[in-house]
Parts: sequence; C-alpha cells; structure tokens
Amino acid sequence: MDDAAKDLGRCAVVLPAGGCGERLGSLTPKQFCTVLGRPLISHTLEAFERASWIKDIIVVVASESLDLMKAIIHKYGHQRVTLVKGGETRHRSIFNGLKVFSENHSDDTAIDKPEVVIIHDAVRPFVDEDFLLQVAKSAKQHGAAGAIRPLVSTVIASSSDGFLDYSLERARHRASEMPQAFQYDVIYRAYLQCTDYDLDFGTECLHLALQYSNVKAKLLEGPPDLWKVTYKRDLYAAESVIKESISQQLCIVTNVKKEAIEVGFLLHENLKLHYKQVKAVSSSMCKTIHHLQNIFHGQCCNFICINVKDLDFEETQNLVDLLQTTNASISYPLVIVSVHLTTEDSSSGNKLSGVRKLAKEAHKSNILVYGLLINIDQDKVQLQQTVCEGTAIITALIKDRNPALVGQLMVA
Ligand SMILES: Nc1ccn([C@@H]2O[C@H](COP(=O)(O)OP(=O)(O)OP(=O)(O)O)[C@@H](O)[C@H]2O)c(=O)n1
Ligand SMILES: O=C(CO)[C@H](O)[C@H](O)COP(=O)(O)O
Repeated sequence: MDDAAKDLGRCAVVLPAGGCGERLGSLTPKQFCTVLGRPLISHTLEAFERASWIKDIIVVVASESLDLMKAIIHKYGHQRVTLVKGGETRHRSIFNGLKVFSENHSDDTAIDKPEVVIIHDAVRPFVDEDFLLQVAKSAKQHGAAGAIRPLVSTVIASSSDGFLDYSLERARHRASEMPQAFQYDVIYRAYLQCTDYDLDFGTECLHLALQYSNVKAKLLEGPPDLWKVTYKRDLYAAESVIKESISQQLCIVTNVKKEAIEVGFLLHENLKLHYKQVKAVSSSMCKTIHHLQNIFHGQCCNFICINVKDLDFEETQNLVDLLQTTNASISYPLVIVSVHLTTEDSSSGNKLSGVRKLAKEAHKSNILVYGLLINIDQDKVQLQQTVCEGTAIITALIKDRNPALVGQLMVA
C-alpha cells in the first residue's frame, strides 16, 4: 500500500475528539466509551495506524480529557499521535488541529506541513485503508474530496409552525460522511477566512472549502460502515461490527492422539461452513508464537483446543501461556474453547473446577476461556451429531464473546 501512496506527498490526519456526546446521553464522552473492552477512539486510531503512509495523527481533545487520552495512547501503544486542545465546537476543534502544521504555530509542537490532510471524526471507527487512500488521492487531484452515502430517509423542511414546507428529491441528494481530505492550503485558508457563525454553527468542512477557497469537492461513495456513533444504539452496533470482523478465522489446536485427531477433523469439517478460514495445527507445532502467527499471516482471535482425557488441561494451559506472551489480547478479547473428550465413566466435576480456575487466570489477560465436553464413547453417526451440536455452541461462544460465561463447562 505504501507504493500506491507514493505520489501523494506528505499526508496527515486530524481526528476531532473534543465533543461531549450529548445525544448519546452518557457521562463519558462517546469517544471514550468502551467497545469490546477498549475505548472507541482506540479502535479509530488503529484504523489510521494501519495506513503507514499517514505520517501524523493529530487527535483533538477537550482540555479535561488530555490525561485520559494520554493514558489510552500509552496503554494501547498508539504511534505517531500528537494531542491538541479542542474548541467549543467541532469546527473550532478541527481548526485547532490544522493549526499545528501552520508556519505561525510558535510552540514546540509544530509539525511539518502535509500536502494532503484527512479530516475524520474520531467516533467513526470503521474506515479502511483503501478508501482512505482513494479520498486522499482525490483531494490531491481536485483540492478536496469527501465520502458520501445514499440517503436512508427523505429530507424535509418544516415551517416555523411545524408544518411541511418542502421536501428534497431523495435520489438527487446524498448524506455527507467522513473521511474527507483536502490539500492542506485549501482547507487552512478556508478556516482562516470563515466567520464566527461558520465556526459555531457549521457542520460541513467541504462547504468551507467551496465557499472560502472556491474548491469544489469530489464526492466518492463510501462503504456502509462509515456511520458516526451518535446514539447509544450505535455503540452496540459498533460492537457487533467488530465482533463480526474478528470472528472470521479460527485455529484448531489438537493433540496428536488418535481420538483428538478424529474429533478435530470432524470439527474442522463442520466449522468450515461457518468461518472464512479454519486451520488445524497440532499442539506440538505451536510451541512458539512464531509458529502460531505464521498460520494466519496475521492476527487470529479464536482458538479451539482439544484436550484428551489423560492430559486434562495441559493443551489449553500451554495455549494460554503462549498467547499471554503476545500483545494480541490487548486489541481484542481472544477466545479459547477448551474441548474435552470424555467417556461415559469420566467425571465432569473435576473438569468444571479445572476450567474455572484456568479461565479466571486467563481472563486477567483478556483471554476468554470456555469449556466444552464431547462424549466420544458413541458410534460414528452419534459422534457426528454431537460434534455438530458442539459446533453450534462454539460458534455462539465466539460470536458473543460473553465475559459472563467465562469458565463455564458446556456439554455437546
Ligand atoms: N467541540 C467539539 C465537538 C465535537 N467534536 C468531535 O466531532 C466529532 C463529531 O461530532 P459529534 O458526533 O456531534 O460529537 P459530539 O459533539 O460529542 O456529540 P453531540 O453533538 O451529541 O454532543 C466527534 O468525534 C466529536 O468528539 C470536537 O472535536 N469538538
Ligand atoms: O456528517 C458530517 C460530514 O460533514 C459531520 O461528521 C457532521 O457534520 C458532524 O456534525 P455533528 O457534529 O453536528 O454531528
């Protein structure tokens, strides 16, 4: 991707994050609300860090949130971030963010002026690198560019007495979304010239570029996930989108004993129908995290670990130990379904206390361990049916990532 961005020149992003989230109605401003255990803004930052061609990430926060933001940057290891104090309105916050690049910026936080600057609300966590590059390149070519989406509802105007005045033809209008990008001089010049009324009541950066720099923005239809977290339900939706995206890959770690391989094979066949990628690896293979990472050429958040009767929890414990040596669980909660192959005469009581103890420890490092018993003392057809039921349980556990079920032992 860096190659594709080579003609772009220096590029930076300003993320306004200085609002109080009144419409969401929480005491915590929405950019700091947790989504799958991590502040929303940290998810947005991660999306921008993936684009290594974006050299500077300017986060604009209210003065009272500076310490909190510093702590988030430190905890999640965010890179390339500069913090700037926000203003009374979104436009004023963005203007403050843009000022760090200006020649007149006197203090020691001045940063090299970018050719292209992206502006993106900190509360829109789902933006992919391809689209960012498309918007940035378009801005370089046309001076300004912004994401649009088709309108969901028709826009109407009401008169002061609350009656319909007129309505807009929906097919001819679009919703303006983020990201937007600008040649830096185009947008900075516009902010320098605009009125206090614009800064206090305006909601559209593309409009400022048109009105004050005479630049017509190129409009690009973006993917559907660009929406802004505004109401409480948007936090739930954001969590679902993230859960969905980290539940596409699955790694089955099996013991090499015959019965484990047999159940591992059946699980693999069933789970293939539910996941984009399922890979099986023998536990002896994944003694180092290097092996594990190579399996997916990236991050995998979901594991099934098959333990045979006489080894009890050894395989799961090894996997937990291995995952704890990585940073993987800092970003997202990892799931391990600890599968235990049992026979009619084995007792599940020991298993229950074992899985609870192990899960409690693992939970401290954001690894969610759930137990699943599979009785292998049955004929082939029955076993296939049991594995099928086990697959449904595994799929539900991975999809929900429910901390309340950590350490529970389920029976297929
Ligand atoms: N003074 C402000 C107001 C808003 N924003 C940021 O602008 C983005 C989009 O604004 P909006 O969704 O309106 O956020 P809030 O102003 O926080 O929400 P509300 O309008 O419901 O209070 C958010 O990332 C928000 O933090 C900002 O940087 N400075
Ligand atoms: O949609 C947008 C594109 O310009 C802005 O994100 C929106 O205008 C922000 O406004 P508000 O802070 O009032 O929600």
